Amino acid sequence: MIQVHNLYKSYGLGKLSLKVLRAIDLVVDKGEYVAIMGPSGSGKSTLMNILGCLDRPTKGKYYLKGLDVSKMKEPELAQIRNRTIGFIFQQFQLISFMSAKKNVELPLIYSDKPAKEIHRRAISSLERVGLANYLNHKPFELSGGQQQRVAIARALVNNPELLLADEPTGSLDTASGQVVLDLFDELHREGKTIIMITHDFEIAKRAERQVYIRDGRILTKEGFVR
Ligand SMILES: Nc1ncnc2c1ncn2[C@@H]1O[C@H](COP(=O)(O)OP(=O)(O)OP(=O)(O)O)[C@@H](O)[C@H]1O
Repeated sequence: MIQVHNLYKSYGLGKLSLKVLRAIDLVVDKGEYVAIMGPSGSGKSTLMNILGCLDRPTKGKYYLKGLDVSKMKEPELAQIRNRTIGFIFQQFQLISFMSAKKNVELPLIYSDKPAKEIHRRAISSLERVGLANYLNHKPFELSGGQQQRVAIARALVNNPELLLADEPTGSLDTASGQVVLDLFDELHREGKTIIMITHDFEIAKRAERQVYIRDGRILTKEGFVR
């Protein structure tokens, strides 16, 4: 599903350049559930943004489903983000004045699907996360855990193969976090590829594999890759 080879990301800060990711090699197979761990500032979100085609590497290769992402132009990247990837963020990123159903419909509004089909998919996605009775609730009428489940329903509405979650339980109490993690387990069993950022070891253990990043490099049992 994902092949990253010798990837670098730097940010220009005046005359200086800050190397945030260095010599990253990462392969994630279809259907894998991977946790990306590391201290604050180690480059986890930067890597996630690149994997999610929201940002580009400075150097190196990134193949998503065998396609060379670095060669793609913005419209193509937007299509991949919309169809292949579902995003889940720590702060849910829901539109506050829209109902749960309208929020979940958002990824479909530029599709050529008829309105009826869009409604049907949004409802089915909200049912999938256990929120069939909350279709018309606005985010402020929902608990944090329910809001995150709306965000997961939105991420699932296009049936993406890959789910990218950045600290998905970071804003939740333990019980609501467990509901979200149970949902990830189910989605993993259903064959979704999941990559989740967390700095919590207990949460990372829920994934099949843990990848550690420190100072922009992947840490292996043998030490840094290079
Ligand atoms: N747009 C940017 N311009 C300059 N520096 C940036 C930019 N984005 C991130 N950085 C820097 O890159 C480094 C890695 O940031 P990143 O957000 O990827 O870390 P992280 O591991 O996700 O941290 P956290 O766990 O705190 O979210 C940090 O030093 C950060 O200040």
